[in-house]
Amino acid sequence: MNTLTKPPGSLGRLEELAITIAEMTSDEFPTVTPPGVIVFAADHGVTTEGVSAFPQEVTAQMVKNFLTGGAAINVFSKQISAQLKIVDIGVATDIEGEDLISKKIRNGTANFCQEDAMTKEEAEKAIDIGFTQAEEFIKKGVKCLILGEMGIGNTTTSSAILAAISGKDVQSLVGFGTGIPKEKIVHKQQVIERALKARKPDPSDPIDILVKIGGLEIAAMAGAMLAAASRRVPILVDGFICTVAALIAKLIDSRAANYMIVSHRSVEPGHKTAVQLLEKEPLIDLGLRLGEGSGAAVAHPILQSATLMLKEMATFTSAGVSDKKY
Ligand SMILES: Cc1cc2ncn([C@H]3O[C@H](COP(=O)(O)O)[C@@H](O)[C@H]3O)c2cc1C
Ligand SMILES: O=C(O)c1cccnc1
Repeated sequence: MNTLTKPPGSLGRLEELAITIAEMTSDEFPTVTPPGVIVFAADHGVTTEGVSAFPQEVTAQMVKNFLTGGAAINVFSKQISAQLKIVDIGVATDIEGEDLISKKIRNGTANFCQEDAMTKEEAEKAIDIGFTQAEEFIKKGVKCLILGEMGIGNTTTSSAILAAISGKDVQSLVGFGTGIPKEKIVHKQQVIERALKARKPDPSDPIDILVKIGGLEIAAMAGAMLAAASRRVPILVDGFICTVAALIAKLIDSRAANYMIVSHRSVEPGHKTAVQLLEKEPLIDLGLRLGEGSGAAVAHPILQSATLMLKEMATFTSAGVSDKKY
């Protein structure tokens, strides 16, 4: 790093990032291209409690939008020349599409205020499907994995999981999600508190958390992250929901966190706690609160800058530039 034609340290966090990616990949001159994006879609039984600004049908409608190329993640994936896979892991209604990977485990989770969200077999199956999807991508040559999600109600699920893991007050973690009105925030908070009281997930047991208060897409994202980590492929973590999935992956195997970079700071208030638990610092803050993997895709060129700098910049010796300081 210090032989390159720049004052040492002058490329700031890009220098750290380049070294981190070299360590992750065990490659002195790593590459993060081509990136691969997998969006897992699933529904959440807890939406019947009125916790989202949008109806459950939007999950399936957005899946169709992903398949026809009109969503934010389509645009940003194209921008960074990423391969994009859309996986139905548990959407409530049946969807068809030539490019859709149908891996539906069940038609959405159960309402975890009333019963467990899913069975242990379903949670493990979701993790396994995520793992396999990521492995297939990596075998095809993907050098940086971006995970995205679509699931109306999943900021409630993610806040519940985060409250269970962190032990923090639900109030400090709950946000507006898709944009619920201010007066509904307390209701969302109470729904989560009620669920935690009724389900009592074991904060040290990631499978128990998923079974009791989880989401199928969150389990699948965690599984995909474990696959990338096991293959030493850097994971570019998206916003709030993805970071909560990253915490589940870390609880399953703490080494997975060594392969994660948090792309951006989400507007969701709980994201700060999630990022702290992951012991990371987001690269950028653009006031994003979308999900789908969109923030990670936007941040990918920063990783590319870091790795290209390492690979392509001249050294003081090769360029005949003096490295002597006064
Ligand atoms: C049109 C639309 C596109 C989206 N893309 C991602 N999300 C995001 O919003 C949802 C979570 O927010 P909540 O918990 O408030 O429902 C998830 O589907 C997430 O991916 C979307 C939401 C909408 C409405
Ligand atoms: O940061 C996110 O992932 C997020 C925030 C709000 C709604 N959907 C996703």
